Amino acid sequence: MEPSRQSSQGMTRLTDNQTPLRRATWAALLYLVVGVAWIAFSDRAVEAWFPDPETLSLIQTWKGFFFVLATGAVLFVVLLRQLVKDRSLLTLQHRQREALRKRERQLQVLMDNLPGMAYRCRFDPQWTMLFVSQGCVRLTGYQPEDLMENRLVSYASLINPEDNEQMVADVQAAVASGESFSLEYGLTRRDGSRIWVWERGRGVEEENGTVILEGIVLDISDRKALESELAELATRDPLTGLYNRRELSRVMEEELERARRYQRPMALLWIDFDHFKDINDTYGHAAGDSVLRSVSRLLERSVRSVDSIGRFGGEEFVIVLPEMDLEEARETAERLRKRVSSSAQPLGDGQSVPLTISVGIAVYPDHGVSVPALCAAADRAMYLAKDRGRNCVALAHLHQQVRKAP
Ligand SMILES: Nc1nc2c(ncn2[C@@H]2O[C@H](COP(=O)(O)OP(=O)(O)OP(=O)(O)O)[C@@H](O)[C@H]2O)c(=O)[nH]1
Repeated sequence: MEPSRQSSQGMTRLTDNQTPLRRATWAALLYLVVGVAWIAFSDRAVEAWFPDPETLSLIQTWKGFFFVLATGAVLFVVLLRQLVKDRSLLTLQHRQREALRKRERQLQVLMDNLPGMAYRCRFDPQWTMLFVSQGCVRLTGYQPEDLMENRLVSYASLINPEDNEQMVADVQAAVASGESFSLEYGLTRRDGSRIWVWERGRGVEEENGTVILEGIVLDISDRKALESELAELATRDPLTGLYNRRELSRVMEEELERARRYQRPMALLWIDFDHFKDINDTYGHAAGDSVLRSVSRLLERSVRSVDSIGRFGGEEFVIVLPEMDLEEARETAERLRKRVSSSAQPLGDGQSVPLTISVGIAVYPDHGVSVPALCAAADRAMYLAKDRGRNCVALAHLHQQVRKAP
């Protein structure tokens, strides 16, 4: 298939080049034949028709004029046709060039005003840029010439190394299936600041078979910040910054699953402030908030990094202690109780008040094997501590199954 197409293309080119020469040759030959025929036959004809030498000479002269006039008219028509054709071709070319220039200008304006950077790059380890739009300056801090052909830096060196491997895999898959790709990754700008970008592109096959990537890169740092802010809002208690009830419940399920899988213990501490209402009533709600914040920080500082702490509501806090048995949990709870009772809590106006806490303890699997059962057991234990006079630690009762066991 391919060679025959090539040869037919070659023939077309050959025919195109030969046409003007052939046409000119044909025209010259025709002129020659007509001229010779005219000279040969017209002379004989007029000699036969006008035997008188004087008339013959006059006719010969007019015949010469007629020939010049006729050939001049033909030449005029042919030249006029050709010139008109050339002129309309030139006008067409001019119009096409203008349209092309206009489109280039429009494209340039579009490129320069894109919210990000348009690019054309090789699919190689450097992501070698062949073209980048002016938006490159806003996005990366580099001039387009700095990035093109890796003159100053390669685009790959700006990409967060942890993201690069996934990016290559995603682009490879998209190119193989002929689809466009979307990527999100971190980028380091020229001034060292880090931004998040979103890229959408597509692989384009060149005439020589190599794949070139074309697309656009946008700065999505604001969106990312908003997303993490929203995630923070969805998982954190706004007053204390601790996990909220929903997030801590999720953490509890996760930790309980891990405890079950590895057959390890897990403890829950249920903490409630003692006579907190008195603080609110005496010093005001804002002072109560200040105490809530200060005790939260104290509790946070007093547990391990693997432990999770959340505010379950009001002045109730829950701490998840993975891999902690009953005895260790009791020691931790005692330590927390003592810390809170031994330090005065600031009210936010320079004053401070003493505060105590009551703590209930429930341990997996002794006091329950599900999150609701453990929570209920720890909550009941906390009320037991309240009943015992507050500022103390109480253990949950052994759960039904354990109690029934011989
Ligand atoms: N300042 C402040 N107070 C809160 C907040 N949430 C709940 N409270 C208050 O916490 C108090 C809880 O009071 P109670 O349930 O009677 O308990 P208590 O006074 O601590 O008494 P015991 O728990 O029995 O020792 C109420 O006065 C609530 O208004 C909060 O976000 N900020």
